Order: sequence, then structure tokens, then C-alpha cells
Amino acid sequence: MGVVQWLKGQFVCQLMVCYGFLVSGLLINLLQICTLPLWPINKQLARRLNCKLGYSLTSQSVAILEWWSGTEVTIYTDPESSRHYGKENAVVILNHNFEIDFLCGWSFCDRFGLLGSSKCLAKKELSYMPVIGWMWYFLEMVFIRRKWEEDKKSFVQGVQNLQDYPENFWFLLQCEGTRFTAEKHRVSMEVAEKKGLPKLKHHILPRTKGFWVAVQNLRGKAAAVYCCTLNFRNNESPTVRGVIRGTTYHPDFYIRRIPLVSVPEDETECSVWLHKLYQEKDQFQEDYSQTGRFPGPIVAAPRSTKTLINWLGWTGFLLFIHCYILFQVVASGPVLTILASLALCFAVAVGVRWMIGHTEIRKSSKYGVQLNNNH
Ligand SMILES: CCCCC/C=C\C/C=C\CCCCCCCC(=O)SCCNC(=O)CCNC(=O)[C@H](O)C(C)(C)COP(=O)(O)OP(=O)(O)OC[C@H]1O[C@@H](n2cnc3c(N)ncnc32)[C@H](O)[C@@H]1OP(=O)(O)O
Ligand SMILES: CCCCCCCCCCCCCCCCCC(=O)OC[C@@H](O)COP(=O)(O)O
Repeated sequence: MGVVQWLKGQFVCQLMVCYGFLVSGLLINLLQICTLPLWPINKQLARRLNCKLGYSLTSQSVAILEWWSGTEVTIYTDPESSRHYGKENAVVILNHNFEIDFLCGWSFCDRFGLLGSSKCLAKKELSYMPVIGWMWYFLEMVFIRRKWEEDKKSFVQGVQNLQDYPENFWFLLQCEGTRFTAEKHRVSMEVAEKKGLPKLKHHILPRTKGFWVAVQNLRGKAAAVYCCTLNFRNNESPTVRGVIRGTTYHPDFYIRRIPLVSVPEDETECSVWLHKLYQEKDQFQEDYSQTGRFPGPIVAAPRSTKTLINWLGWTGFLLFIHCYILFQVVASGPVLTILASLALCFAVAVGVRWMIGHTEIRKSSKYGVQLNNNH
């Protein structure tokens, strides 16, 4: 084992990585709050500034994924389609089976220059999460309670607000609405049976309303739907903790570009269309489990050094300040101050542990566990 690999395995190094991410995240949240007075004066400038700030935080997690853990997403797609990536707005659909699917999604965004501006339809609970959730609020992510009657007004409004967004963006929907578990899958297949739909093996049955609303409200603004299918080689079950410990995973990412005009406008037809798309995605996953690859060529899109520089810059700067203060405190501070700085390290460890908990499938919500019952 090399020295670098050994260092990655040390708790103190992992704590440093988390410390840099968390503290820089809180500072970035603070800078985002400072943009508040700008919104009524120059909304487009405020949005652009928030994209930059969002990039500065999100790209740290991409750097940790790609440079620290050495995990690189292999992209399968048609080269003709890939010429459009990053140059147009799109509605993105992605399967929801893995604890680091959001990191792989961010990596894909970064490869095509849309990391700061991309959006998702996320459950409301995530908006309360310090650092990530607070950042998303300023990035105009759309949050939902997953109860249509309560969501419809703010959801439609949230998507319509993006009509005049000044940067290109991708709008991510994970139509299953929750992470894959055996129980949720079983229940959703009962629903499929009742609806006379073919059974899916690798996906929970998609909920269709959100997709229809997003597509209808982004017509004219978004040019395409990107149908994305993610899987990992060697039956890997990746975790955020694994990434922080420096484990290298092997994600494969298959993207199909579908012109948005080919999505039916009528709600029922759109729902049929989406179910058919999920049946195709399910077949891709089945083929992947047999062959270990997705159809189509691999498109080279190298990881960026910009994410690395940004991450090292933030972490180095914050650790320097922290060590400096710690040195001053130890040299001259009263015992109480020393204890306070130790408590800060402990708080970082606990805070990060709590945040990571949100990514763990074993702690997934009860959404979709009961038939026709949302929560
Ligand atoms: C890869 C590229 C990446 C690009 C990246 C871009 C941005 C990156 C930014 C951030 C990355 C971070 C990612 C974080 C992601 C966070 C993801 C989440 O939080 S997922 C949870 C929130 N999202 C969703 O829920 C979206 C999916 N849901 C919907 O869209 C729903 O339609 C809805 C809007 C929530 C409304 O749902 P509702 O159930 O009220 O209505 P529907 O008509 O859709 O469904 C009702 C229909 O479903 C049937 N039913 C009942 N029980 C079940 C069940 N258990 N399973 C399946 N179906 C069920 C029910 O019978 C109803 O049928 P019918 O209408 O016929 O009666
Ligand atoms: C690699 C980065 C390391 C940095 C230091 C560690 C900090 C921890 C980072 C935590 C980041 C948290 C981002 C949360 C995004 C999780 C998205 C998600 O997957 O949500 C689940 C919902 O979709 C469905 O919820 P369920 O109904 O399954 O319940």
C-alpha cells in the first residue's frame, strides 16, 4: 500500500477532508446570503453569482470523488448527441439505486460545464440540510413534499421561474421518487400489475406527474430529455463514507438524448411514454448485468483540474487558519478555549456523520412502502 493510500485510510485525514467541505460550505452559504440584497436590483447577476458560489462548493465533492477516491465516471453515449451536452437546457432522468448517484450526476455535469447551474426536483427535507440544502435554496432547486395536492402550486411556479434562467442548466428528476429497496420495489410492482403495466426488475415504478409538469413548463426552454442510466461494475455498492475513505468505484453512465418535441403533450400519453422509457431503461440494466457494459461507444471526457485546484485551495486555506488558531490557543489559551476548539472538531465529525446519514439507503424514507400511500 502506498503512502497516499495509507493516508487516505487515516481518520484524521478523512476529518480534514470533511472539515474543509463543511466549513467552506458554511462560508459559501454566508456569501450566498450576502447576495440577497442584489436579487431585487439585478436578479440575473444574483443568479450568476450564485452559480459560481454553487460551483465552488459542489465541485469540492466532485474533486473528492474523482481525485481523492479516484472514482471516474465512464460515459456511454452517442458522440453526435454529446456535441449538444452543456450547450442546451435539458430535463434529465436518472435511476435512483445508489448512494452516490448524486455525486456521479455532478461529475457528469462538471464534464460538460454545467455543475454550478444544474437543478433537481428534490424532497423538501433536503432543503433544511445545512450547506447543501441551503445552497440549493439559492440555486432555485425545486423542493416537493411528494404530495401532489400540496406541491402543485410551488412546483409549477418553481419550474416556470427557470424560463428566464441566464445560464444553461439541466433539470434532474428521479421519477421513482425514492431510493430502490426490495420492499418498495415489491409494492410498486403490485401497482404496476393493477395498472396492467409490465413488471420492472431494476427500477421502482416511476411516478409520472412530475415529469409531465416539468416537460410542459420547460417547453421552448429545454431542447431535450436526457435519459440517464447509472450502474457500477463488479456489483459495487458505493457509499459516501467509502468515497471519503478513498475507495475507488467504477461507475458506468449511459446517456440517450431525446428531443423534447418528441415527448407527448397530453398527460396520459406522456405517462405512457415515460413508462415505456423505464421499460427500456430496465432492459439496459438487465443487459448490463449480463454483459457489464451499456450500448454505444464510450465518449472521453477527462476529469477537470479546476475542481482539484478549487478543493485544494479551500481545504488548504481553512486548515492553515484552523492550525494557526489552534496553535495560538494551545500556546496561550485557557483550558476552556482548548476544550472549545476540541468540541468544534467533534461537532464537525458529528455534523458530517448526520449529513452522510441522508445518503444512506438503509435510512431511506417510508415513501412508497405502502400501496397508494405516499409516506
Ligand atoms: C445525471 C445528470 C445529473 C444532472 C444533475 C442535475 C442536477 C444535479 C443537482 C443535484 C443533484 C442532487 C440530486 C439529489 C436528488 C434528490 C432526489 C430526490 O429528492 S427524489 C424525491 C423527490 N422527487 C420526486 O419525488 C420526483 C418523482 N415524483 C414525481 O415526479 C411525482 O409525480 C410527484 C410530483 C411527487 C407527484 O406524485 P404523486 O404520487 O402525487 O402523483 P403521481 O401521479 O406521479 O403518482 C400517483 C400514481 O402513483 C401510483 N402509486 C401509488 N403508490 C405507488 C407506489 N408505491 N409506487 C408507484 N406508484 C404508486 C398511484 O396509484 C397513482 O396512480 P394513479 O394516478 O393512476 O392513481
Ligand atoms: C464526497 C463529499 C464528501 C464531503 C464531506 C461529507 C459531507 C457529506 C455530504 C453529504 C451530501 C448530502 C447530499 C444529499 C443528497 C442526497 C440525495 C438523495 O439521495 O436523497 C434521497 C431522496 O432522493 C430520496 O429519499 P428517500 O425517499 O429514499 O429517503
